[in-house]
Amino acid sequence: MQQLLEQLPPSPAVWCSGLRKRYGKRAAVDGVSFTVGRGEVVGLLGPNGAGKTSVIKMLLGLVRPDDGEVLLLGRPGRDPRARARVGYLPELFRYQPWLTAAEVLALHVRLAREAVPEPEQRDVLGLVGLAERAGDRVGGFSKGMQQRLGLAVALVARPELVVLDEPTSALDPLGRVDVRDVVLSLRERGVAVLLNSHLIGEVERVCDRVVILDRGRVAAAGTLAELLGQRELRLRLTGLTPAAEARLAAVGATHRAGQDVTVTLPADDDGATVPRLVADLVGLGVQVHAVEPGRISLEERLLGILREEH
Ligand SMILES: Nc1ncnc2c1ncn2[C@@H]1O[C@H](COP(=O)(O)OP(=O)(O)OP(=O)(O)O)[C@@H](O)[C@H]1O
Repeated sequence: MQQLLEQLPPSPAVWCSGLRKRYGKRAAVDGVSFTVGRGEVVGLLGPNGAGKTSVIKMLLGLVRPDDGEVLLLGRPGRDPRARARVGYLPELFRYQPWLTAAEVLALHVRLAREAVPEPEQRDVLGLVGLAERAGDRVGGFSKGMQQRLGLAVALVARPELVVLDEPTSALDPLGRVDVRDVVLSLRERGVAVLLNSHLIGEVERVCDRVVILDRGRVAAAGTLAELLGQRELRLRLTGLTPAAEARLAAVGATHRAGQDVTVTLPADDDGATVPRLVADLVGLGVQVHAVEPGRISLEERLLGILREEH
C-alpha cells in the first residue's frame, strides 16, 4: 500500500471544487473550481468585488464556504497539517508594533512548529530587503516595509504553497521587482504560488496560469498561451525579394501592408523562430528596420473577457 501511495503523482498544491459563499442576498462566490499544481504560479485576476479574497479565505479555512470542497497539498483545507505548509500574505494585516522584524519572524516560525534556524530567518529578511531593519520595531515601519515583512512571514516556515493577496499594493517599483524575483525563485524551488494582484503586468510576467474571476464565477482560466492565443510578429522591412517572401511564408501566415509585415508564429515556437528568421532575411539582402512581438497583452484580453461577460 505504502509503495502504491508513493507511486501516485503528488496531489496538487490547491484543489477546490464548487466553492460558494453568500453574504446576505449577495453571492460573493458562486461555484468556483480550479487547481494550482505543485511548483506552479497561478494568478487570480478580476475586478473589485469579483470574489478573489473570499476565494483565498475559503481556501485557507479563514471563511467557511456554504458549499464546495478544498484540498491543500492533498489534505482537507482545514487540516492544521496542511495549513502549516502554507505561507500566507493577507491583503490587510498588522503585526505587533512592539516587536522587532526578527521577533515577528521568530513568532511565526514557532506558530508553524517548523525548526528554522536563526541564520535562515535572517536570510529571509534579507530576501525581502529588510536585513538592516531586523532589530527595528515594526511600529515604526512604513506600509511598504510592513508588506515586505508580511512576505517574509509567508516565506519563513519553508512552505510548499504560498498564497499572496495583493503582495505589492504598497510597494515602490523596486519593491515590485523584488517580489517578482521572489516568486520566480519560489517556482524554481518547486514551491507553488497563488497570486492575487491587480497589477496585470506583474501577473503576466510571473504566472504560468491565470484564473479570471468575475461576479463570483470563473470567467476564464488557462495558461497565458491559451488565453492570449497565437502570437504574431510585426516587422518593418525594405528590399523584400521573392525568396525573402517565401522565407516569411515558411514561418506562418503573413500579411503585408507596404513595409509592414505581420507573421503568425507557430504555436510550438521554442524562441528560436524569430532570431533565425531575422538572420535569414538579412542573409537574403532584406533591410530589417523593426521587429516587435505582436501578442495582445493580458490586460487587453482581460478587458475583452470582462466586456463579453457584462
Ligand atoms: N465579510 C463580508 N461581509 C459582507 N460582504 C462581504 C464580506 N466579504 C466580502 N463581501 C462581499 O463579497 C464580494 C466579493 O468580495 P471580495 O473581497 O472577495 O472581492 P475581491 O475580488 O477580493 O475584491 P478587491 O479586488 O476589491 O479586493 C463583494 O461584493 C463584497 O462586498
